[in-house]
Amino acid sequence: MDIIEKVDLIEKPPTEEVVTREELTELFKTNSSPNHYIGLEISGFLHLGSLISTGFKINDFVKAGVNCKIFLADWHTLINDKLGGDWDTISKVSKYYQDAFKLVCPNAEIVLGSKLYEEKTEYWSELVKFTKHMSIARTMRTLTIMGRSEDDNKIDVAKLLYPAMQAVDIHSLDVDIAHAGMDQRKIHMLVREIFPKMKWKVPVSVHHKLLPGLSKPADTDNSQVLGKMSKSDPNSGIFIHNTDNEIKKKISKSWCEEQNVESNPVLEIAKNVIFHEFNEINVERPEKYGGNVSYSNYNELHTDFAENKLHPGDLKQTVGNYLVKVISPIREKLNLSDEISEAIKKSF
Ligand SMILES: N[C@@H](Cc1ccc(O)cc1)C(=O)O
Repeated sequence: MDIIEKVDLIEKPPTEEVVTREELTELFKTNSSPNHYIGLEISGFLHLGSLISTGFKINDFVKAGVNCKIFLADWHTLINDKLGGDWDTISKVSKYYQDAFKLVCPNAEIVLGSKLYEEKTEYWSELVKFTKHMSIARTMRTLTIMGRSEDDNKIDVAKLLYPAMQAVDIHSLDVDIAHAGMDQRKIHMLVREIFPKMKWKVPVSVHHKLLPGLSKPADTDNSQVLGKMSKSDPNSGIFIHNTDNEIKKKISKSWCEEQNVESNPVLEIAKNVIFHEFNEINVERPEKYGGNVSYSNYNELHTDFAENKLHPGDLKQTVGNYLVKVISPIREKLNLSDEISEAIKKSF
């Protein structure tokens, strides 16, 4: 694969931005197996976004020859009060996360935060040096990376350490490509500002689209904004443990208005998940509704939907069927024990 093909592969959906494409191209010119990392908290049930869409993107990096690491941020989970802030529960659920990512991304390495901090004795001194460059005000504005806002009244001192720790993780893991969802871009922008001052290597950052929730969007200032697929709200998303019927039913009940291509979770799933895995998708429908039709790329499907040549009912049925093909082989190999399931539910 030549460098342009590698960069194109990394840029394809669900990627939303690469900061910058030029830097990524330069990186590949000097290093054919750069180090990638993506980090995540160990919190709720894994879903179509957190495991599958993220995992597929990681696999694009692997195909481009990149050395991929999945960083399970157990300490960040505790700091952010997830899973009741209980270390035993976090350790248990982290096993489930490890099994899941091994299945979807067999060629990526999984690293636990606690392991990194045990092994890298200089982490602590680097963290202190890094925080000398961070004002309290800037730290507060960066709390969105842990899903919190400045006026959250549960901010303790540990939470103020979280953003700096996330930045120092990048340095400690010798990362060339920092990968995350769009909700994490603030910390990567901060890294771009502060790392040069510390003479630390500045990574390229790659941000992917977060899959939206399946429900009707809230109307904000007349523009419809779809919510996030949430780990805690069972109806907002598709979970890996959902049965084939549950998957189809959730898609059939999703928000999907005729011709609406602006805010449409079913189209987003088609674009970011289904077309990522299939080169062609076939819609089966009776002759009287136009007969069967196949699409060999997302744009064709998008255009037909916008022009009302594809009805929401047919789109939903097709996306539901393809999602089952994607999810069921993973669900069948992944064991979500009652113990883990109960531990997660209890923490909501
Ligand atoms: N902030 C990330 C988790 C994370 C933690 C540490 C990292 O180094 C990277 C990512 C999230 O909320 O999903």
